[in-house]
Amino acid sequence: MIASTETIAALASGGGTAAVALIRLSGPQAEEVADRACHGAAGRSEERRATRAKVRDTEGRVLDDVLLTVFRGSRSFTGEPVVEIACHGGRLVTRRVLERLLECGARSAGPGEFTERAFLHGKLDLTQAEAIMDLISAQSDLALRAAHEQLEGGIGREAVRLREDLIGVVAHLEAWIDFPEEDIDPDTGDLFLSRVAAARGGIAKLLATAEQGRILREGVRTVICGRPNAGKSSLLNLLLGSERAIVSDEAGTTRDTIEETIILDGVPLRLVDTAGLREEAGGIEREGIRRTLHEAGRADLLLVVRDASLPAAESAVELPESNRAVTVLNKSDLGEHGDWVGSDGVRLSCNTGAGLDQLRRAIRESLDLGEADWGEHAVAINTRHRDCLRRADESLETAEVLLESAAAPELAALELRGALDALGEIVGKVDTEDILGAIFSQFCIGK
Ligand SMILES: Nc1nc2c(c(=O)[nH]1)N(C=O)[C@@H](CNc1ccc(C(=O)N[C@@H](CCC(=O)O)C(=O)O)cc1)CN2
Ligand SMILES: Nc1nc2c(ncn2[C@@H]2O[C@H](COP(=O)(O)OP(=O)(O)OP(=O)(O)O)[C@@H](O)[C@H]2O)c(=O)[nH]1
Repeated sequence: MIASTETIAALASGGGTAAVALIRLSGPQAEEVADRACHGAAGRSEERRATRAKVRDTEGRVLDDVLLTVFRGSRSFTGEPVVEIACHGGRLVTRRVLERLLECGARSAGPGEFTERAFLHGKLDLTQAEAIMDLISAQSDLALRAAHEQLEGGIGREAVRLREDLIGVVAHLEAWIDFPEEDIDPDTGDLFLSRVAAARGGIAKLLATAEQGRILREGVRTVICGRPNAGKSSLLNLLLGSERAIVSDEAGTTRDTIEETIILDGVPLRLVDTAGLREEAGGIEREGIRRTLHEAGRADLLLVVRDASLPAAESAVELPESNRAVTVLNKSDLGEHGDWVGSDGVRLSCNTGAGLDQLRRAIRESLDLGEADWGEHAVAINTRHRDCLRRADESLETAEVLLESAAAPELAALELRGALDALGEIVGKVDTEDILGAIFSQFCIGK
């Protein structure tokens, strides 16, 4: 456990104008700082109970009428003294109150610093800290559920369990190395191997959720393509109109294409709008096509729109192979051209909306994300967990080879230790200075 020396302050609620805003102070002097700003109101207030107070400037003039909540000792979100100030939510008022707290001895918190302190004080493991971030940026109910499962410790517990099993194996193996007169009998050798194999099985299970995790966090990258006039924009609008996402802008990610997110049966689809590309007619159309193909090549899902009122040859599209694609036979309200009779594809009319349910089902089926796949436990790892697990698995694979040959048990033990470190990194059990920086810098200030 690491005790922090500085007291940090930041706005915990959103930056816009609101009825109430929450400012948090955390650190050893949280109560002192609040007392200076509120003429002793924090010290007088009962623990964890909202208390009315006035924040005053240096001359004693009232800056705001607030509610204070004091968390003493380590019984707080960060695991250190915390004072929360619920002030009026105007931009200027919150700024003045925060400035006053800085004058009274706090310093501005960096991104994710409150959560980082919660981690450093043992209130959360790293996967739980990451889950808070996922929770805040979740765009679908499924993503929210996965974040909650992770916050409750799902992934962390599994990583710790795997690690503890392996600690047992390493301890046993190293004891044997230290006392070589006691031979590893074949049974013990087999036991080592079976326990390593079991750990690899557990790792494989977690690794299998990486794709789901990516989709939950980033959405299914979906590209709508087709000949000019086939109805691509109409399809985009139809999907957006019926399923507009709650959050369509994500802070901190730069994109070169316009993207909109829709939630389809709980799964976020990031629709990559190639509208900009279509503008480039004439001479530079080739460039537009090249870029569309590039987008299509990176897609998780292609929605290929064809005008089914025309002969098939007039709506042919050249596309990269091996993509998950759903063909949309659009303009079904105009009647289907004979070429399409009996062919696969979802009959849709963007004008009337007929066929939208079938399209939704077809998309879901093509993604292979049926209800069962998400399971009871929506646990899904992120890319950092995936990298740690892959490293752990590589070490275990090498350890297996070494154990099988029984030639160099020391080397096998070394590999097992490598796997322990990689698993420990997931929850933050091993030295993680640079990992912390990478994780918490992605947080917003005040979290
Ligand atoms: N006002 C307020 N609301 C909030 C937060 C907050 O920090 N402040 N949270 C911040 O993200 C979330 C809630 N998370 C929290 C987690 C732990 C503790 C806490 O006081 N833990 C103590 C006591 C445990 C208990 O009483 O159950 C502890 O762990 O010792 C508080 C909030 C969402 N809502
Ligand atoms: N009858 C009918 N017309 C449609 C349907 N969907 C789109 N259209 C019409 O087809 C024309 C082209 O639609 P868009 O959505 O702009 O097609 P697009 O593929 O985005 O076209 P480009 O921007 O040229 O690439 C418009 O006049 C639409 O109103 C449909 O289901 N039925």
